[in-house]
Amino acid sequence: FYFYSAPENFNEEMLRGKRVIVTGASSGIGEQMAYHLARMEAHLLLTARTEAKLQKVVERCLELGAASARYISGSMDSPSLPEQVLREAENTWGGLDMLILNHIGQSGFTYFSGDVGHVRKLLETNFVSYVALATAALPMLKESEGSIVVVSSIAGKIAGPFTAPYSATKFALDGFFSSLRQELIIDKVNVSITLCILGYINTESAVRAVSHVIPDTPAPKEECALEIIRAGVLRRRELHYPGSSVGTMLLLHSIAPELLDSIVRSSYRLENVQRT
Ligand SMILES: NC(=O)C1=CN([C@@H]2O[C@H](COP(=O)(O)OP(=O)(O)OC[C@H]3O[C@@H](n4cnc5c(N)ncnc54)[C@H](OP(=O)(O)O)[C@@H]3O)[C@@H](O)[C@H]2O)C=CC1
Ligand SMILES: C[C@H](CCC(=O)O)[C@H]1CC[C@H]2[C@@H]3C(=O)C[C@@H]4C[C@H](O)CC[C@]4(C)[C@H]3CC[C@]12C
Repeated sequence: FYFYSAPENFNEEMLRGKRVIVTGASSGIGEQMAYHLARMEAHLLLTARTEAKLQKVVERCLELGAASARYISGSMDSPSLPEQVLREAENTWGGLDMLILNHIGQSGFTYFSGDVGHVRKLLETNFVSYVALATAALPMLKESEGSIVVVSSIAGKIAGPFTAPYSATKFALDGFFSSLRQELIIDKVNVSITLCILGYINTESAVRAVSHVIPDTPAPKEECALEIIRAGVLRRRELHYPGSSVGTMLLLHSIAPELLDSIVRSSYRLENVQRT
């Protein structure tokens, strides 16, 4: 317990000069994490597919005070990209303090269409690439006693309708990284793994995908991004954000799962769900 006890208080100076990789940093929560980390004067390596967007995010990070900022563009369904990203970190920084795994491939909010190819590809992007990135990063993280932060979803703990392939990829992350965390502890390797269980957040892509079906007000991406960084730095096992809605759903799921399922179904505007 003593060996793994985390610092209690978060202080933005804890990130000054730290070497951080953020995936999926061209938009949404990943972009906001990059801006927070830049203000905190971290060194940043950002990834996503769209080079033009990454260039703009890197420029903004430098304006905000990042110790350094660079990017690598490419799709995480390519098996060579994870190694390439970690090689870049090793060559430019000679080490790594924090790996934030955040990217996701495109998936709709609709009935499962039967497209097994889509499930396979999404597993590659949302799950296998996370495993490959963490595997390539572990030697450097062991050296620095660093942190892996895995951005997941309430859909990776409780399966609601219209997210079958996406939800499967997020459940897989919990299985893999929660098992790996146990192994690191058994081996007395001081690398923390933080699994972030997020509810509905107001990123453009999420609002576009679900606002016609889910009437709830999404939580702010800026605050969400800061909470993810804080949980990683404090070496928390899990983050639940927003705490009230995610906490309530997890509690209800553990005591009355069928009741929760029926509440979820009845809260959706089912008539607006398009079949593909
Ligand atoms: N927003 C929400 O309501 C919730 C979000 N989450 C989680 O938060 C994280 C961020 O979500 P959010 O910010 O909403 O997502 P966004 O869609 O805003 O961002 C996704 C990022 O991933 C990148 N990306 C997309 N496809 C690929 C690919 N094939 N290879 C590499 N990068 C790719 C995108 O950039 P580009 O297109 O340039 O590649 C972008 O930078 C995800 O892990 C998501 O599961 C969890 C629960 C709720
Ligand atoms: C509605 C869900 C939770 C209940 C609530 O009202 O709080 C949302 C919680 C997680 C969301 C999904 C998610 O994890 C991100 C996906 C991102 C994609 O770009 C499309 C949308 C999501 C499937 C999103 C949909 C709403 C939630 C299931």
